[in-house]
Amino acid sequence: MPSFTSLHFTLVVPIFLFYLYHRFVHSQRFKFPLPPGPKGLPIIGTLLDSVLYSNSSSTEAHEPDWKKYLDLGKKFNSDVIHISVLGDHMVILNSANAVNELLEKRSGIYSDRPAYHMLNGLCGWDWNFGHMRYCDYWRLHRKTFHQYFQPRSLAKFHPFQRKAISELLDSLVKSSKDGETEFKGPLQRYAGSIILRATYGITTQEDQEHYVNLVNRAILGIVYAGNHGNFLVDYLPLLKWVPSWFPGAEFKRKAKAWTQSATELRDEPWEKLRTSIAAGTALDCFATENLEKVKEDDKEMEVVIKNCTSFAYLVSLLLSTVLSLLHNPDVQARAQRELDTVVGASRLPDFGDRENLPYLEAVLNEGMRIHQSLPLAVPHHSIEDDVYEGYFIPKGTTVVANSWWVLAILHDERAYPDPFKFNPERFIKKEGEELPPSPLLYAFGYGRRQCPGRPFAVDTAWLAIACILATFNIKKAIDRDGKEIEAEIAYTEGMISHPKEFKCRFVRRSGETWESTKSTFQHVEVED
Ligand code: HEM
Repeated sequence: MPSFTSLHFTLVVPIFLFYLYHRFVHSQRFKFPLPPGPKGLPIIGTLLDSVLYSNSSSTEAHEPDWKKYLDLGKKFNSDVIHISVLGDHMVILNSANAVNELLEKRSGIYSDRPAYHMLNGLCGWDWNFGHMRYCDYWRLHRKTFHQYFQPRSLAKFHPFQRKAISELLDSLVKSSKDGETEFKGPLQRYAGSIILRATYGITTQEDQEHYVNLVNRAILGIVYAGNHGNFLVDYLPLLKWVPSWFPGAEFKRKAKAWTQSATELRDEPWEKLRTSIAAGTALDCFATENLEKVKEDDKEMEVVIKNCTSFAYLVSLLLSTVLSLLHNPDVQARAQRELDTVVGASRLPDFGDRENLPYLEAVLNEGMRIHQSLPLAVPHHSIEDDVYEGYFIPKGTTVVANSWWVLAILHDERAYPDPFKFNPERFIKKEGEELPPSPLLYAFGYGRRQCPGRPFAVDTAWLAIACILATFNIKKAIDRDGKEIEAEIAYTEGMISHPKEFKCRFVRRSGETWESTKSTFQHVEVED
C-alpha cells in the first residue's frame, strides 16, 4: 500500500504542476502585458499620486479627473491606461474605439459595477440600482424601470411635461428683476417636478421644492464619492471600521452626513406615496402602476420598485445649454427664426413640432456634446479576464470611460473645425456629407448599463429649450451701473458636473403675445 508521502507525489504534485503549467503557459495574464500606465511603488502602486491627490476630494479645486486621465494617455501614448493601487486595477478608456470595443461590443464582460466601498458601503447609496452589481437582482430593476420609461411610452408624460413648462416660463418671467433672472431654481424645479410626478405622482409646489432640495443635498455623496478611488476606503475596505472620531477619518464624518440625505431621499417620497395610496388620492405613476401588479405580500418586489424611483442629472444639461446660448446670440436668433416659421408666435412649440425643427434639434445635440454632465460616465467593472489590443485586462478591473474626451475626439479638428465652439450647424445634414456621430451615443453611458432614462430625459430637455427660445432672449445680466456682467464658461468637478454659478437675463421676446402663448399649455388636462 503506498504511503501518504508517495501518494502525495503521485497525485498531488502532478496536479499542482498541471495547475502551474496552465496558469503560466495558458493564462493570458502571462502572455500579455497590462496596458501602459504609471508604475508607482511596489504593493501600493500609484497610491501616493492618485489617492492622496483626489482625496482632497471633496471640495478643493484641482485638475479634473478627465484631464488628468487624458494627460496620462498622452504621456504613455495609449488610449487605454492602467492604474494600479494596492492591487486594485483601474483601466481608463480615452477613445471612442476602446469604449465601443469594450463597453459596447463586450458588454457581457464589462457591465458590472465596482464594490463602491465609499458610495454604497458608507454613504448609503446601495439601494440605487445604478450602483448595483451586474446580477439577476439588477436585471429585475432594469426590466421594471424600462417597462415604464421605454420610448414608446413617452406620450403618457407629455401632459405633465407641458404643465411644468408652463410653470417654468411663468416663474422665469416673474423672477426677472434688477438686471438678472433667477433661473437655476426654476430650471431645477422644472426637471425635478417632472421626475417626481412620473415616479411618485407628487405634484404640489411645496413638495416639489422640498424634494428638489433633498436631491441637491443627497447628490453630494455621488458627486464626490462616485468616481472610483476618490477615497482611500475604495482600495482599503477595512478602513470602513475606523471610528469617525479617529484622526484623519473625515471620510466617515462626510459619509454619515451623505447617508442621512440618501436615506431620506429613498424613504421620504415613498412614505408620502404610501400615505396617498392609503387615502385613495395617489395619482397614476411608475410606483402605483408597478405596485398594482405585485401581490400584497411580495416584499421583495416592493423594494425593487422603491429602488427604481430615481433622481436624475437633467438640470446639468439645461444649465450648460443656457450658458452656451448666452454666449451665442446668433444661435439663439437662428433657432428663433426656425421656431417662428414652423410654430408661429401664437402658441408654444409642442412635441409634434419636433421633427420640423432640425436646427433646434442640432442645438440640443450640441448642448450634449459641448459639456457632459457625467464626464467620466459611471464606472463599469469586468467579470472576466480579457485581452484588448494586446493588453491584458484582469477580471475585477474598474473600467472608466473618459466620456468628456471621447466626445472631444469625435469632434476633432479634421471632422469638426473649431471643436470647442458651440456650433449646432455641425449637426445639420449637408448634401454629400456624413453627419458626425450623435452625442446621444456617448453622453448617456454605455452597453447594458446605458442610461434607461435617456428618451424621457431628452424629451424633457427638448421641450424646455424649445419653449425658452420661443419665449425669451437669453442675455447677459446687467449690474447696478448698467454694465453687462460676463458669464464665465467654467464647470464644477466631481462625478456630476454642471456650470459654475453664472448670471444672465431671460428677456421676453414679445410682450403682447406672452399672455396668449402662455395659455397654450395651461388649460391642458392634467391629473393633479
Ligand atoms: C441629461 C440627463 C441624463 C444624463 C446625461 C444621464 C446619464 C447617465 C449615465 C452616463 C449613466 C451611466 C451609464 C453607464 O454606466 O454606462 C446613467 C445611468 C442611469 N440613468 Fe441616466 N442620465 C440622464 C437622465 C436620466 C433620467 C431622467 C433618468 C430617470 C428617469 C435616468 C435614470 C438612470 C438610471 C436608472 C441609470 C442606471 C442604469 C444602470 O445602472 O443600469 N437618467 N445615466
